[in-house]
Amino acid sequence: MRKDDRNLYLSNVAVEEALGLFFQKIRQSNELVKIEYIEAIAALGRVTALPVFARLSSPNYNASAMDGIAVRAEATYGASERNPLQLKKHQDYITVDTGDPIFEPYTAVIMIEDVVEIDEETVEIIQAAAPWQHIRPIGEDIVAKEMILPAKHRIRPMDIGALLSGGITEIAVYRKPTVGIMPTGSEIIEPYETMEIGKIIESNSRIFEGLVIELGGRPKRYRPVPDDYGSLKNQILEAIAENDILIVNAGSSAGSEDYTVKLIRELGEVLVHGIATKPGKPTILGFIQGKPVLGIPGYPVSAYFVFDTFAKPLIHYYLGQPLPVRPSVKAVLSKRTVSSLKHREYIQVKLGQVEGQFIATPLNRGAGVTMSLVRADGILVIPQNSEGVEAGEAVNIELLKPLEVIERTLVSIGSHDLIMDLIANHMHDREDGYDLSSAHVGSLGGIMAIKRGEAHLAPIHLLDESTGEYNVSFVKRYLPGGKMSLIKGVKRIQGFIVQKGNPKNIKDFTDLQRADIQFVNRQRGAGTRILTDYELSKRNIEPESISGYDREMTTHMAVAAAVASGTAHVGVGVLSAAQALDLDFIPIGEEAYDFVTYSKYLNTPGVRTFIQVLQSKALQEELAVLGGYKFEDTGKVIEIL
Ligand SMILES: Nc1nc2c(c(=O)[nH]1)N[C@H]1C(S)=C(S)[C@@H](COP(=O)(O)OP(=O)(O)OC[C@H]3O[C@@H](n4cnc5c(N)ncnc54)[C@H](O)[C@@H]3O)O[C@H]1N2
Ligand code: MOO
Repeated sequence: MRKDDRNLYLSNVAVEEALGLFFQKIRQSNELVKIEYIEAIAALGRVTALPVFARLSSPNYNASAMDGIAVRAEATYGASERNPLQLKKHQDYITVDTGDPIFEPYTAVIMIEDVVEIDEETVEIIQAAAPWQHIRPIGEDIVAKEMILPAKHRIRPMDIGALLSGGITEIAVYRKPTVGIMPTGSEIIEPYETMEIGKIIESNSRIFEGLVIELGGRPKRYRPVPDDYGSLKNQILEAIAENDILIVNAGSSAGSEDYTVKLIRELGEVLVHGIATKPGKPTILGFIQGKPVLGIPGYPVSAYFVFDTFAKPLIHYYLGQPLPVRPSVKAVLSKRTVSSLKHREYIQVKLGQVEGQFIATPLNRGAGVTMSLVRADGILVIPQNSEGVEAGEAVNIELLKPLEVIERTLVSIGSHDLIMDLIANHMHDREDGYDLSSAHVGSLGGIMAIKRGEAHLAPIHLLDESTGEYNVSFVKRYLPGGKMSLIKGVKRIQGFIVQKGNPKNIKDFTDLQRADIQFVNRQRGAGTRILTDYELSKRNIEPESISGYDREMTTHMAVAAAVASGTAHVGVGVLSAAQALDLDFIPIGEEAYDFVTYSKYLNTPGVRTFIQVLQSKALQEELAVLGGYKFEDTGKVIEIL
């Protein structure tokens, strides 16, 4: 391949500038935004293009507001308890029900409860009626010609009620823009196709479809198009004819088969290729046949943020809607987060409320990590001219979830175990559902988070090498002052995670020194790392003698994944992680996986729920199926003095 076959030179246009250029061109066209007439009864969620004025008044006649009798008000004057007044049917009154029309000469309604029936033709009252009492006058609700809804109003259920009451059956709304969604890439397969190495299950277009529907547009998804110039060109031409907006997903970057930018240029014009944002740098903004075309990068997280930044305002524009501002909260950042001066960065965060303060913990920043989109509570935007944010700094977090959900979240930061996912599920499943957010930073990292007030509890498994005892001495040392408690968790079996059948015949720590063995380690501060280092030092094994000792993973599953993928032969971890990836496991010992918390939190609903779930039979049965766990004093609380 020649170098100039690639689109090597991406620009670095600031987000505002790119939006400005894009929308300037959009606004120049009068033909993009279209109006249509639809039935009022089918207008939910649509946006009015013109103000709507009532055709009829409501009520359309003077109507009785109560069941009772209609009278001439002046004929009742003087009635009192001491001086009851008798009225004659058809002469002084008629019987009416709620909603009945009230005609001349009647000018008031008396409720049936306030009327004493003397005989079939006669009633008695003991209070005069005020003129127009209990009568809903014409137009009490809506007066004909009155405006029911202004233009650019998104129609809610009650709006439909008012439209119909005002005699409106048809209204002008903005036509839903159709958004063509074209996944591309020869490696992309549909979900039901057979998975092979090198294939990727198509998912971005389904995220886009959902987002377009949520925003009020109409998605039209195309089957994945292979990286073939001719096929892509034909599909783009077909899609541009069929849609108002076109999204071409992936192939936006500088790869040898990234044709999107060439094609948009050939068929129309490219305004911007390369935006100063991360993720999302290789974004393309262009036009074909006067219609906007977005080239959105393939990585799912990039895809989401580029959609949010450019496609969302575009759809709002077609619907005559201003861009809604996401609600936000002030929070304290729990981890130092660096960013480049070259771009604006979107960082997904978990939020938790600890003692009234929101704490934001950044999630994995990988552009391919879809699960961060699932887990995120909010977004931290680091502007282009900033080098990042220090731990402990106040930040503004745009919310992705309702505040009530975040307030009912127990924040756990510390060591990782699958048990945390199971507990989270049970906590969520309860009628008084609570969320459990767990960040995995290792046991010592968890203790530090508790110390800084960023978490409610920290799962730890720390071996005291001098006593052989777990956890208690670490809490005493790092969190002194007698304010802490340890909630006993489970005993778990640690071991070597090795490939199926243990082809390298690994039996003991001394095997890790062999030249043919590639090891994968856990990060410093992780309980498993302390255990590993303890076992190595007991045998006088130098870390330098182990190939891969410096390769650090932050979870058991990541260690297992490294072994499963063949990039390592062995790592230390728990049985469940080995089993999850169908690997073999050689036990090396048992450890105590407990939870440290401030004693004052023991009676908060979140921690109480946590302990109840921990002690539940359902959880213990699930763990028994997984294997590798023992229950001893599970859920018992030990005050650390
Ligand atoms: N030399 C350079 N390489 C890359 C650059 C760069 O500037 N110079 N940019 C990187 C960045 S940043 C991104 S983002 C990606 C964007 O790549 P493309 O838009 O060309 O997308 P692909 O390479 O085709 O795909 C990337 C990746 O995305 C996943 N993917 C793609 N389509 C789908 C889909 N429909 N559903 C789910 N997942 C999808 C898939 O994992 C692909 O592997 O380029 C970097 N490279
Ligand atoms: O800009 Mo790419 O979008 O991060 O991974």
